[in-house]
Parts: sequence; structure tokens; C-alpha cells
Amino acid sequence: MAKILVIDDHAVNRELIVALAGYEGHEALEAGDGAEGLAIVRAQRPQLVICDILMPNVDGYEFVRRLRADPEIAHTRVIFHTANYHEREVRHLAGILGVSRILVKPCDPEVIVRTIAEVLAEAARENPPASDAEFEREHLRVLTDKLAAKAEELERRAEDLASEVETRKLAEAQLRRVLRARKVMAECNRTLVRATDERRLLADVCRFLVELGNYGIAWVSLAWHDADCTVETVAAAGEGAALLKSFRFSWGDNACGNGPVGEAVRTREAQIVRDIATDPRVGRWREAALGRGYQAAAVLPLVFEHETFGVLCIVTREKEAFDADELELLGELADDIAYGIHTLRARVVQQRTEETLRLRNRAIDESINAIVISAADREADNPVLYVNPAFTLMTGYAPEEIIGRNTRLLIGNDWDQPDIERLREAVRRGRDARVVLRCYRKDGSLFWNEVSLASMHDPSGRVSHFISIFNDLTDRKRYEAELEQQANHDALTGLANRNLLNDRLQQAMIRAQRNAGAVAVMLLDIDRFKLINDSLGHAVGDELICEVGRRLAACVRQGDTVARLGGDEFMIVMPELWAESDAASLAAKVLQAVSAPMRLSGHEMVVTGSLGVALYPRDGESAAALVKNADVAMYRAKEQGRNDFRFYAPEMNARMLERLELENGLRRALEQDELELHYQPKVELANGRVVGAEALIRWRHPVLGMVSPADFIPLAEETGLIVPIGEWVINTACRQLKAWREEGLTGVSVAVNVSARQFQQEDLVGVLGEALRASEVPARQLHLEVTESGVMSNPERTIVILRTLKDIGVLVSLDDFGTGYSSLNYLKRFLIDSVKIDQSFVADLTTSSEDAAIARMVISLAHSLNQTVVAEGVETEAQLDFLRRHRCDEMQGFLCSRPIPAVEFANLVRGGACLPLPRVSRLH
Ligand SMILES: Nc1nc2c(ncn2[C@@H]2O[C@@H]3COP(=O)(O)O[C@H]4[C@@H](O)[C@H](n5cnc6c(=O)[nH]c(N)nc65)O[C@@H]4COP(=O)(O)O[C@H]3[C@H]2O)c(=O)[nH]1
Repeated sequence: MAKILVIDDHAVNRELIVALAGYEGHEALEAGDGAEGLAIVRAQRPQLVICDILMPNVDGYEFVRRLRADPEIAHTRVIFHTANYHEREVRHLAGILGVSRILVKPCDPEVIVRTIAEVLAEAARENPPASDAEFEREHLRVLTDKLAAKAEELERRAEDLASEVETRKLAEAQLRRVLRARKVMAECNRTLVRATDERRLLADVCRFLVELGNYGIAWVSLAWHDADCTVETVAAAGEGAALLKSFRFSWGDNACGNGPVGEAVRTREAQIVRDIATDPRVGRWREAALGRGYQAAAVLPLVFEHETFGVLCIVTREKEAFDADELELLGELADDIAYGIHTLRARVVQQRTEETLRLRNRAIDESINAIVISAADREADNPVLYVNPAFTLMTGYAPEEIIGRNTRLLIGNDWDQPDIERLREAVRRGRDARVVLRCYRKDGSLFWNEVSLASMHDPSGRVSHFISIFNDLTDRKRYEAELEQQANHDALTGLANRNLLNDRLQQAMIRAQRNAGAVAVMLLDIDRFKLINDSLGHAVGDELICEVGRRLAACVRQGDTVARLGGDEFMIVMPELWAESDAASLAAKVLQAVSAPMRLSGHEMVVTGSLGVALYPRDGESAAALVKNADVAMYRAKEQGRNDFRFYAPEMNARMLERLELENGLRRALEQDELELHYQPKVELANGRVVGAEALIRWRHPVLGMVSPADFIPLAEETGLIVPIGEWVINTACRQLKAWREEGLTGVSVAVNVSARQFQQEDLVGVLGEALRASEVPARQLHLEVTESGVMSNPERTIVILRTLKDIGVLVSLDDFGTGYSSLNYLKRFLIDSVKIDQSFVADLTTSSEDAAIARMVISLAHSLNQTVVAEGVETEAQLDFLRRHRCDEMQGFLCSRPIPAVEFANLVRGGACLPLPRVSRLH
């Protein structure tokens, strides 16, 4: 029996040694550290101290050092019992300190017991035992054996227990996972049943997997059959799910398709990543996954009936997740999801189909075209099964009046239509067709029906139905006819227009060429139409055109074409001409018809026409050449006195060329100052005084010499050149007046001629005002001579213009009075200052009682309206005498003076008495 002190700061360690020592029959003492241990050794003197090394306050080394330092207790045996066994250091220090043994924690109890026994024995050898040593040894062995057996058993039981605990833990984890997978499945199935939207369903599933299933991330990616074999992530939940956006997946044979996702889609088999850290298939997302503590992943294909929609991916932080049971459940879940996707997509397709069907039905019902469905049953006479509302609107037949009958009902008795046979043929052969038929409504009225027939086939390929779409073309046909009429006919007369004429002429030429025949082209122009139009207004002009058109149409044979080319120009094409005389007869007949008296808007009148004839092929081989040459011939007829016709002759073209040259020359004349004004004196009959002059234009042509206005003014009017020429005349006359005034001739006035076209010109008043302002000539010194046609074309506008001229102060004369169609009423309303008796009346004044009467009437009429009367073209004393006797106010004429240059005119006025009017003066 020995006394043993156990020093250790851990009670458990002390308890084991104390228990073993007690078991061996020793008395065991305990201390928590070296200081306490020293005190006990000093007090109790144990034979052995079993001491820990690392202890608070006084550690094992310090304890032994102090023990050895105290001679009273220095011999006490010490065993170190330590877990911190660094062999070299401990052995070294223990050797120095005289420590008997070193036991390493955890230490086999048997070794502890044996070591205690050995050290006590060594102590006893030095100090012989007082008791029976053999007994002690034997006893110790028995005890040690027992203890070892016990320890072994304890160890075994501990291992069993540990393995049992481990097994239970695993089972529990497995159960937990299965349970959570079931929970997820239950929730998912509930959602699946109610799902209406695929994306929302997938998002819910992912959310359930994370929230209920406790998985780290769950996502669904759909596989598309595009060129890149894209796998698109459409729903995800869990920590780090947002990261998925940065990863590209594919199920193709490419870098993005090598991972488990691509593999799962391709193989349709679940891909399990047991360890994210080491699985080589985990690509770029390994880092991200590990960083969030994710350990394993399962990628489950979403397959339904051979179709792979995509994958369900689940990532977990558990290392040993996804055992067979769990995977089976997750696989079921994936199948359910795939079924859900299939069902939802099928539903969408069905909804679209239904919507399309609904739309189609509405379209049929609301179509403006009639739609008819008939059974393809020849024996039953292909009866109508359905008609839409438009059918009733189009035909007037209610559905019950047509259903069960054949649509030929609409043909009535109008069977002579080529398209009917085409339609029948299509029905017989079950082909599609489009025909246009004349059909009849219930009320018997005709409508043009464009029928589009389509045959429908049953699954066996047999024609089961016909669908006919009716399009009412009546309006279109009418419109087309109107268009045709507009395109080919003149709107005013209804005669052929240039278009149709050209066409007919071409055809006539082709026929004539084939038959070696000829064609006559006649161009008719109404003489002085412009004058009539301007004097009596456009409405009367239009009436005249229509009447002439009617008369021409009445003259020609069937097959001839009468066309209006525009304005007062008509053309007649006579095909199949056998003799030139036939054309001459028709031309004469036409001119006679035109010149028959006519009454238009209350006006009795006689008009004449001039006509040119060109013959194919003699006068031209193209339509254009023929028309041009007929035109040339017509001009010739006009030139040669009007109311006649001429056949084209090549030399006529030379005259036309002359005209053209004249026109170009006139343009140049304006630019190059070739125009000048001559002045014909106006003499007051009462005293023979020159009171003014009429400015008359002259053209000093560089080659032709002086050209008369009669030769170029009509051309200038025709081409519009009269406007700039008229402006030049006004400006020149004003400048001349200014010059005369500066020379002291202040009392004379100058009258300028204003053509009809110029008179209606917007800025005539402006031009006048500007000329007067620039020359500083008083307005009353400027007179305007306007013709009847100039004022009568638009009398109301004339009244306005004349009032403005009056406001400026310019005086106005009515030229050529009596030659036109002036209304006396207007003569009164126009603010005219003087009237000129036309020289055609003056010429025969003394020989024609009619002209004398007209002259007398003009003078008295004008005087009654307070207007001055000027006679022009006075050549003889007798004429002068007549005029004087009837109180004409002024005269102009060769009797007095021809039109003369400005200088001569000034000299004449200055001379004062040079006027040959002695007798007149005397008479006054
Ligand atoms: N046989 C004969 N003739 C006489 C006699 N006294 C004058 N005449 C001519 O009669 C014409 C009178 O002019 P008109 O009737 O206005 O007729 C004018 C006028 O309508 C037009 N005209 C002349 N100058 C102009 C002009 O500057 N502007 C416009 N728009 N027309 C003009 O040209 C026409 C012809 O002018 P003219 O050749 O200068 O011819 C002038 C004149 O020379 C006579 O005693 N016997």
C-alpha cells in the first residue's frame, strides 16, 4: 500500500489515476496544481507523485524543481502524466529533474497501473518493503488483467455505440431529405394543378425547393432548338441564383454544352455532382458555388413523351445529399414539372386555336364578301349548308331561302356566260376557281359577282365541301366603265379624246397598210372661237363646242371617229378611204354642217370652221405626222380666208416654219430693242387741232425691215408674248409723253392698245401705276384702247378693272366698236370715256347705208352716255364730211396723217396748221 499524490488541473484526468490507484489498494491524494501539490507532499509525504506538466500557476517542471530543492522531500518519486509530449524536450527536462517515468495521455490504464507498480517497486528496492512483496505482485497482475479486459469491453461498447449513433444520424438525415423532397413535391403538385402560366409555375417550383426543401439554389433552364442549342434559365431561387445570369448553358456539342446541364438535356438522364469541389464537369461556376458553401448538385432532365423541355437544377450545401431515395423523388418532381410544361403549352396552343377559330367565325360573319359553304354531294345537287350575313345583304335571299338549294339560283336564266362552264368544270374536278358571273338578286337586279371557289377535303382526301366567296364587282365594273370613258372620251362633248383617237388612228393605219388602202385625218378649228368665247363667256363657248361636236358626229359614217383634241379643235379619222374625193366630200359636208345657224343661250349665231386634211400614207406614215400635217393644212385654210378646207401639201410646211421663225424673232425683238412706237395723230373735228395720238407698234426686223403689227400681234397674242410686249408699249409711251412734256408739248395725250389677254392680266393696274409714277406723267394723258373682246370675256371683272383705272385717272376707249358682240347694257355699265367707230364702218360710210346707220347709231349712243366718239381710218373728205355732220368728236386716218415716228409727230404738233382740214374748220 502506498500513498500517491495525483496533480492535474483537469479533474477528469485526476479521477482516472485516482480510480486506478484506489483499485490497486493505494491511498490517492489530489492536487489541482504544482503549488497545492507541494503543500500536500510536505504534509502527507507520499511515496509517489503523478504529475501533469502543463498546469496554471506552478507547472510540472517547477513543482519537481521545488520538490528537489527541499531536502525533506527531495527523494519523492515523480511520474509525469502529460498530453503534451514533445519527446526531446520533456525527456531532457525530466532527466535533469530526476523524474522516474513519463506517461503519455491518453494512456492505457494497464500501462498506468504497471508504471505505478514499477516506480513503487524501485522505491521499495531502495527502501525495502515492509509487507509481502510476492503477494502484492500477484495481486497486482490479477487486478491488471481484469482491468484490461474491462477496458477492452468498454472500448468495444463505445465503438458500437458510436457506430450506432452514426448510423442513426445518417438515417435521420436521409429521412429528413426524403421528407423535404416529399414536402416540395406535394406543394409543387398543388401548384401544378392550378398553374396557368408556365414561367410562374417554374418560379414557384424553384421557390418551394429553396424555402421548403431547404436546398441552396434551384433553377429551371429551358432547352431551345435554335442554332446555338441554347439552354435558357427562366426561373431561379436561392442564394446566388442571380449569378446564373452570367453563365451560358447549351445542350450543343460546344464549350457551354459540356457541363452537367448540357449532358442532362442530351442524354435525358439525371446528372449528379457529388462533390462540386472535385467533379471535373463543374466548370466556371465552381468558384462561385464553393464560395457560398455549396457542395453537391443534381441536374434533372424535364422530359415528357420524348420531348425534353430543359432541366431542373438543384444545388445543396450538404455533402452527401442526393441518395437514391431522394433522387427518385426529385426525378418524379422533374417528371411532374415536364408534364406541367407540356400541359400548359398544349393549353396555350389550344387557346390560340380556339381564338383563331373564333376570329375566323367572326371574320366570316362580318365579312363584306358573301361566303357560302356547300356540301360536295352531287346526288343531292351540292346543297348550300351555310351562308354568312353578307350573302343576304348582297343577294336579298335570307339563309333559309338558299340553304338546301344550289347556288345556281343566282344565275336566273342568264346561262350564256363562258365562266359558268369554267365553274362547273372546277366543281366536277374538285378544283379551285375564280370566275366573274352575272348574277341576279332576289329582286331581279343584276350584279357582277366575282366567285372564288375553293374545295375542302376530308381526311381521306375526298372533296367534302365547297367554299365560295362572292365579291360584288358591280361598283367596280361601273367605275371601270367610267374610268374607261374618262380615259378615252372628252368630258365636255363625250366624243373620243386624243387617247382613243390615237388608238383608232393606229388601227386604221394598220388595216390600211394590210389592204393597201388609205386613211383621212381631218382637223377642224372653229373660226374666231376665241372672240366668241371671250365676248359671250365660257359657258356659251362650251355650248358651241358641244353643238359643233354633235354636228360632226352626225356627218360621219359608222367606223369613222370624231374626237375633240381640246379647245375648239376637232379631229375626224376616216378609215378605209378609197378615193380622195370621199375625204373632200366629207370635209365640205362638215363645214356646211358647222356653218348652219345655231342658237346658243338666246344668241342666234353663225360660226364657220377651217379644216385641214392629211392622208395616210401619202402625207405621213405615223399618227403624229398625220396630225401635224392636218394642222398645217388647217392653218393654210385659215390663212386663206377661213370657212374652207385644204388638203395638205408639202410646201405648206414652209409657211409653218416661217411662223416659227417669226415667233422666235419676236422674242429676240423684245430683248434686242427692235420694237418702236409710231404715233397717229388724233384730231378734234371741231377745230382741227391735234389733241393726241394713238401709239402703234412697229418691228424693225434686221432682215425683213419694218414688220406690220397685223403680222405679229396675233402671233404674240397666241403665244402670250403680248403681255411683255404690252408692258413695253405702256412704258415707252409714258417715257415719250415725259420727253414731249420736257420739250414743252404738254397738251397731247397718247392712247395705247391693250389686248384682251393683257387687259385681264392681274397686274395691269400695277404696271400702269409704275409707268406713270416713273415718268411723272399725269394719268389723264394716258388713254387705253381696249377691244370689245377684251372687255366682254369677263364683264364683271372688267367693271372692277375699269373702276380701278378710273381711280388712277387713266382714260379708256372702246376700240373696234360694233365688230363684236357687246351688250348695250354693259356698254352703259362700263366706265368708258370714248368709243371708236371701227374703220370697217368708216370705209363704206358714204356708200353703204347700213354702215352709215351704224356709225350714226354709235355716235348718238355714245353721246347719250356722255362718251366721246372717235372715228378711225378716215381717208376721204367725204367720210370726214359725214362724220362732221353727225357730230363725231375726233378722227384718225390717213386723210390727216399716217402713224409717224415720235420726232415727226412732235414737229407736226408744233407746226399747228399743217392739218389738211380747211373745209372742216370752215364748216365749224
Ligand atoms: N387703211 C387704213 N388704215 C389706217 C388708217 N388710219 C389708221 N390706220 C391703221 O389702222 C390701224 C388702227 O389700229 P387698230 O385698229 O387698233 O389695229 C391695230 C391694233 O389692233 C394692233 N396694234 C398695233 N399696235 C399695237 C400695240 O401696241 N398693242 C396692241 N395690242 N395691238 C397693237 O395692230 C393693228 C394694226 O395696226 P396698224 O397696222 O398700225 O394699223 C393701224 C393704223 O395704221 C386709214 O386711214 N386707212
